[in-house]
Parts: sequence; structure tokens; C-alpha cells
Amino acid sequence: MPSQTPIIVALDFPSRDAALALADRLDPALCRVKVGKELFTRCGPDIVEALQAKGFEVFLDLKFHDIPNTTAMAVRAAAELGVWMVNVHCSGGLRMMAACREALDKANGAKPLLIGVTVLTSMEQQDLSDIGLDIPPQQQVLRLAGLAARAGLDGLVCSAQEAQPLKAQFPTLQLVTPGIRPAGSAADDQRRILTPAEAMAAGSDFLVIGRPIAQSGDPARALAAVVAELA
Ligand SMILES: O=C(O)c1cc(=O)[nH]c(=O)n1[C@@H]1O[C@H](COP(=O)(O)O)[C@@H](O)[C@H]1O
Repeated sequence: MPSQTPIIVALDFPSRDAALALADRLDPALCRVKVGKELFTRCGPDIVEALQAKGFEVFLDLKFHDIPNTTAMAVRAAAELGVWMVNVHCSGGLRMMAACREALDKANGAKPLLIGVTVLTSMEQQDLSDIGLDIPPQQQVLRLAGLAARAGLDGLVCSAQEAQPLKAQFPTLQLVTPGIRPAGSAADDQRRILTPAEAMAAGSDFLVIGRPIAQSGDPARALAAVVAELA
């Protein structure tokens, strides 16, 4: 049953064939799937429909970040695709997020969960400092979470390292956490990481996992190992 699983597998592939080949090796009862910028830019909405036809709920991860009207209309278009979850960058500001909320509230039919990206899990303190934010990532995450809560978003993308304080301050927000690395796997370009079990214990609601499953020799087995770790 899709609604019972916290696992979202990122289909970060350059082609429809590669994405569907992985999807065919996964069980929609054990995970949802995420379509991000690379796959969507190559394949468009068709890939979302193809995955839905295979029984998967889809997180459309295009991290919209633009003026309020443009972002709200993009979110509305995502809703019309029937996706389960869609995200925008919190750093687009309160008015931008509120416009997205309003657009979804006015839309007919099923509404995706509207999720705000706080600080990318690939960033650490030096990266924030480089863009003029001389504060620790957690402080910036909490600040953006406050804005997202005021705008009526359903949840946040953050590192599981911030899940505990976020759950304490914003108990109704769903926490979607990438930067998940089973013990022993490479961090790659991620910086703020935790293992699946650590992330769930910290308060994550959903775990986004890409390369540790997608690039493993046996994705079904890698997914089963994460399911077993969480059991
Ligand atoms: O919004 C996201 O999904 C996201 C936000 C974030 O802060 N960090 C992050 O890694 N992601 C996405 O989560 C996935 C993580 O993939 P892996 O690092 O391969 O597990 C990628 O598809 C990223 O685009």
C-alpha cells in the first residue's frame, strides 16, 4: 500500500527507458518515486503518467522558485498532472509560498502535498557563508520553516539532521528528508546526511533515496535492505 511507506526513490536518470527500467524492478507497495529536473526536462509530463500507470505515487521535484504568480501557476499545473507531492523553494519568500497555497486551494480535484525546500542537503555552513548567510544551516532551516508554516505549506524538505527541532516547533509539518545514506554508502555530493533508521528516529516522515538504490547493482535488494532496516 503506497500510503504506508516512507520511502521515496529518486529516479534521477537521463531517459524514459532507464527510469521505467528501474521502476519495473521496484514495488509500488514498498516505495513512491520522485521525478526530478533531469528526467522531467528530458521526458516531460509523459513520464509522470507512465509511472502513475504502473501504480506509483509521484513526487514531482522541480523545486519551483520564481515570482509568486509564475510559481503558483506551475504548482497548479503539477496538481493537474495528479502528482502526490510537489515542491517549491522556501527562499522564494512568504508571498510566493502563500500564492502557491492559494492556487492549490482553489484548484479542483486531488491536491498534491505542497512542500517547501529549506536548505539543500548538499550545503554546509561554508556554502551558506559563500552566499551571504553567516548562520548555521539549522538556523536558516528553522527560519524558513517558520515562513512555510505561516504560508500554510504541508511540509518541508530538509536534512534529517534538522528533523528533531523541526518536529518540536512545527509538529504538523511533514518532513521530507533527502541526504539519506545507508551505513557504508558513499556520501557523494551530499553533506548533511543520516542513515534511514537514524532519519526515522529523528522524526522524518519521508526518506528520499536516489543513488544508494538506483546505482546499486540490485535496486530491488537495496530497497528491501532499507525496508528491513526500518522494520
Ligand atoms: O527536493 C529534493 O528532493 C532534494 C532536496 C535536497 O535538499 N537535497 C536533495 O538531494 N534533493 C533530491 O533528493 C535526491 C537525492 O539523491 P541521492 O543523493 O542520490 O540519494 C536528488 O534527486 C536530489 O535532487
